[in-house]
Amino acid sequence: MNLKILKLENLLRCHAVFRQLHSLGQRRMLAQWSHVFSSAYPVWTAQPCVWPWQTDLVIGAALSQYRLLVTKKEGRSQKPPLSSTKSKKEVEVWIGMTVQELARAMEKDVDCVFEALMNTDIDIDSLEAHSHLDEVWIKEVIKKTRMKLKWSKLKQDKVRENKDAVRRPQADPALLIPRSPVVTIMGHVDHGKTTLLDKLRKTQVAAMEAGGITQHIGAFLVSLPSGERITFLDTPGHAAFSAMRARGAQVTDIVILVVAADDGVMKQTVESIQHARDAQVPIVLAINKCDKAEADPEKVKKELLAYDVVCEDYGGDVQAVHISAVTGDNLMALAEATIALAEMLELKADPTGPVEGTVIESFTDKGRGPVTTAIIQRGTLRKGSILVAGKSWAKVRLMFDENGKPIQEAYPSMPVGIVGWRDLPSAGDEILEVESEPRARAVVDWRKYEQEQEKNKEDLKIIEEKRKEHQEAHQKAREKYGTLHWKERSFLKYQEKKEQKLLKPKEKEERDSPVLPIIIKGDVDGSVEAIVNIMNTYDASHECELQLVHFGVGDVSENDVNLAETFHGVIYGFNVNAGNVIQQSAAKKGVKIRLHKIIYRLIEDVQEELSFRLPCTVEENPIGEASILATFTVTEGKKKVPVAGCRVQKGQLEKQKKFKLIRNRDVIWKGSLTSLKHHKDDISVIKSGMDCGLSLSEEKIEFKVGDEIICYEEKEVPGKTSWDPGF
Ligand SMILES: Nc1nc2c(ncn2[C@@H]2O[C@H](COP(=O)(O)OP(=O)(O)OP(=O)(O)O)[C@@H](O)[C@H]2O)c(=O)[nH]1
Repeated sequence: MNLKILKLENLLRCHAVFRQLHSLGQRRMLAQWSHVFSSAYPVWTAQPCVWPWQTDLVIGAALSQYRLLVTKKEGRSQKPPLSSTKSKKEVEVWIGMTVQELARAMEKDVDCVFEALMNTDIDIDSLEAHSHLDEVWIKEVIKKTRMKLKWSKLKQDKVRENKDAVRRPQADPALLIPRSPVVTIMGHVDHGKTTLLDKLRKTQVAAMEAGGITQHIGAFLVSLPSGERITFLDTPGHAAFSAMRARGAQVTDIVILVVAADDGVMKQTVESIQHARDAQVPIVLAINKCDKAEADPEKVKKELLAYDVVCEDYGGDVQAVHISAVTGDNLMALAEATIALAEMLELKADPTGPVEGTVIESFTDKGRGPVTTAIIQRGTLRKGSILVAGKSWAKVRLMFDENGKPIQEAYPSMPVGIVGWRDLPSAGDEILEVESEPRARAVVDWRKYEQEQEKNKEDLKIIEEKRKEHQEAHQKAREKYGTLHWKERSFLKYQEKKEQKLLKPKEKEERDSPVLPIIIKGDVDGSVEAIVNIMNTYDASHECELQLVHFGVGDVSENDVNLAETFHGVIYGFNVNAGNVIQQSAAKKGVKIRLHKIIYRLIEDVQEELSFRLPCTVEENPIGEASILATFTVTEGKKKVPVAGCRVQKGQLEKQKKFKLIRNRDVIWKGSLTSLKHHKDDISVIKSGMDCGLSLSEEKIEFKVGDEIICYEEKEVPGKTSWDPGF
């Protein structure tokens, strides 16, 4: 693509320069040209202007001829050294810059770049002012011109302040008070986890209020007659346990491993042991289904030895309790064993200060909106607290326990239902209390921003890879000159250039070729750079010229809209906004603003706009085919009209449609019919398998037996750009 961006004040000078260049075709003028474009980047002021395309053609042609002359001259050694600069000038460069951009950055003319690349491995003849240079060649040019290289990103990305909320440092031991254990029940499928949980929960409900309706909130508390309490996570199975851990949420203090006494150790028993071990969570063994006649608890204990789960009877420290989840036998003993282990673990928490916790479950309630169940791990949760979790925040409107009863406070280890979330956080998300709503919003904004940045990085990586692939393919396509001697290559290139030149500027202008002027705005320079780089792969100027009128960082401005209006262009924004006033102004001026959050969608949009600007192509849609079986002439007044006797082989012939005559696979005529008859009757349609006589609007055509007549209609097909940005 030709980037043709100039300052307005340079316009007149440039025109004058090119007029002279055109007429004189002298190299001296190229130096003036380069002087005009002397800034490292396309500098943009309020009134930029796009060069008419002809200038490139003229420069290209002049350069090509000049380079041809230079390469043909053997006496190049008499030339002065490439650069006479003694103090090393610093040149800001970037990967993929063009010859022209490099020359501008060096404040030299493009020939200086070409000369520096003479006698290197680069195919100098295929290089143009707008050709992109690989890193190695940029370095080569800078080295040969004895300048100093400085890599640049367009500009440095703005560093956004980290507004995240994090857990507090460890609490002062003086503040810690004992807390109840949080327990997960794990084990093999069908060994009785759900039955055990149900029984434990029911025991609790029965103990609290007969007939109370338990609410599934992912966790519940069981109080023992001794006053001790246990929090059970109500999500049996290690999937939930692993999912929590994968999110870094270590909520469980103890695992109750359920093994059916009649079945013994099975695959998921072993997996459960492994999960508990990975999380460094101690186990209490619940040997279930002991009410069954075939129950063999001792066998279970022995089998577990193989997995380093050594019960107390075997000299280890794992407590084993023989239970029946169905009858409820020994469940209290299981609870007591759990409490005993918890005491050994000395579980403590700090109930003061801002709350910290973990989301156990979250769901949307029709009346109450997003609801989460959480286990509080630090601090005391109260109504009105402001919480953040994942990319959501809440002002706690209501708290309730597993029986659906509203509660006023939730302490460490307590499961609690929380209402008041703006969005639905996910299970495993860390809950943190913050001081105010604005702070919560800032945290959530930051997290969303961070996630977007991550996504953009990923996108950019993919795009960069694709761009590389595309460039390699492009390079390969150009290797057609690879095997030729450089002189032959020069000659071929010269021939090609000559052919291009045959199309004079005026003729080209008259062709009224479509143009798409664009303005690109992005949130950070990195993304603008990536988009501009992709635009630089544009290689379909023969269909529609793509003009980058302006690019920059920031929201779409009135200036952008004015530019777009002046150039009849489209504004593309990446991760930026266009305020209401701007949108209205754009609508008034008929300017399209296209905002995107994914780079490849933006590029697809540019492709669509390019396609939209291409003229429609006309496709032929065949309706019927007939073969000519006989030819004769009929006399109409004084005229003799040739008539073809045909048989319709496929579809049908419709008199009002278009026709073509095929002989030996060549189309020898296209037009319409003057008559279509079946026997002596004029008809408008004749179907497959039937015979007819027809005459053409062109009477000079002579039919031959064996010719084919095709009846077709023309269909307009929207144009499609051939530009493939590589992804
Ligand atoms: N006899 C007897 N049957 C039990 C006992 N515990 C559970 N069962 C039965 O075993 C079967 C499986 O019990 P669940 O509680 O669904 O087992 P689970 O481990 O939760 O199974 P999954 O949810 O599929 O992993 C059911 O038919 C229960 O009634 C028990 O102590 N004694």
